[in-house]
Amino acid sequence: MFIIYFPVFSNNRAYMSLLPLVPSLKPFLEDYLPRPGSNKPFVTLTYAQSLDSRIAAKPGEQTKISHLETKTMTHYIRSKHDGIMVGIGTVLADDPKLNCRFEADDGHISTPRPVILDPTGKWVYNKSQLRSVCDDNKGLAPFILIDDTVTPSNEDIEVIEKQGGAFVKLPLLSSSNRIDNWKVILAKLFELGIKSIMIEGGASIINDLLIYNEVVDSLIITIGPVFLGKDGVEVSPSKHADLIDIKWWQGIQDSVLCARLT
Ligand SMILES: NC(=O)C1=CN([C@@H]2O[C@H](COP(=O)(O)OP(=O)(O)OC[C@H]3O[C@@H](n4cnc5c(N)ncnc54)[C@H](O)[C@@H]3O)[C@@H](O)[C@H]2O)C=CC1
Ligand SMILES: Nc1nc(O)c(N)c(N[C@@H]2O[C@H](COP(=O)(O)O)[C@@H](O)[C@H]2O)n1
Repeated sequence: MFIIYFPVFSNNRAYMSLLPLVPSLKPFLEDYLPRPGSNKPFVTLTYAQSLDSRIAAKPGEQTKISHLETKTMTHYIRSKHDGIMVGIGTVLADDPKLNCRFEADDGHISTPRPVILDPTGKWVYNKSQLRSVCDDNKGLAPFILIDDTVTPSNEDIEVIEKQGGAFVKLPLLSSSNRIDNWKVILAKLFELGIKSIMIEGGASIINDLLIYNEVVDSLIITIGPVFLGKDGVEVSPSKHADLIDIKWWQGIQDSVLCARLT
């Protein structure tokens, strides 16, 4: 069978349509998706890794690990969250779109708010793909979390505020331990109306959160059948982490693990 993908061009940027969601994924994921009723955002930690626990082939390099059917799953998961977070290392490596391209049965697309953790203010938003995505009305403008001491450029402040995003100042560089920042970050996001957040990475954030079970409510890992080798960006927490409520799904190429941290 041949499947043809129709790119939709807007301002010379392509938005590829996704494969349909494999029906068995909805019931498989159901218990691991956000539930209302807490006083902190529901946190889903989700990423794609190789068999040797790498999430990119080299530092600073974007690497496709997910098959197209698990890519659709990722967009389905995005549609179930108010926010989607990545660290500045990921933004600089991937220049991501961080929108949702999954259409619900009624044609509605529910797009999460991108949240970028950039304590030292390294990102030049104006030149990013995300800025173009927002200009094209294909996604929401980001909340960029910066340290209290950082002053963004006037150009970036102007564009972001016009698009409906914001720079959010927090005491991120004064704590002695990065893990301590998570409570501050999540409390602020909750106050900003983000009741559920999907954290996609990168490695430094994943490695911290895998041993921080108070923060993470669900873990959804796509495993692609590839070895990315020793030069790859490794996911491996600094200490032993046990999982409970474990479920596996197997697709054409990838396997998906859903679990919770103990
Ligand atoms: N395969 C996948 O699913 C994914 C792969 N990636 C890959 O991961 C790589 C990037 O990973 P990393 O370099 O580790 O960068 P990262 O995206 O984890 O960002 C790290 C930076 O975020 C900030 N940060 C992290 N935790 C913080 C905290 N608690 N408080 C304050 N600031 C904090 C710091 O500035 C830190 O240097 C890229 O190659 C990217 O392609 C990223 C996301 C998903
Ligand atoms: N699910 C998944 N599979 C892969 O193979 C990946 N490389 C990633 N990376 C994450 O997706 C972001 C790119 O998203 P856009 O398509 O540009 O919206 C990237 O920044 C990583 O967080 N994810």
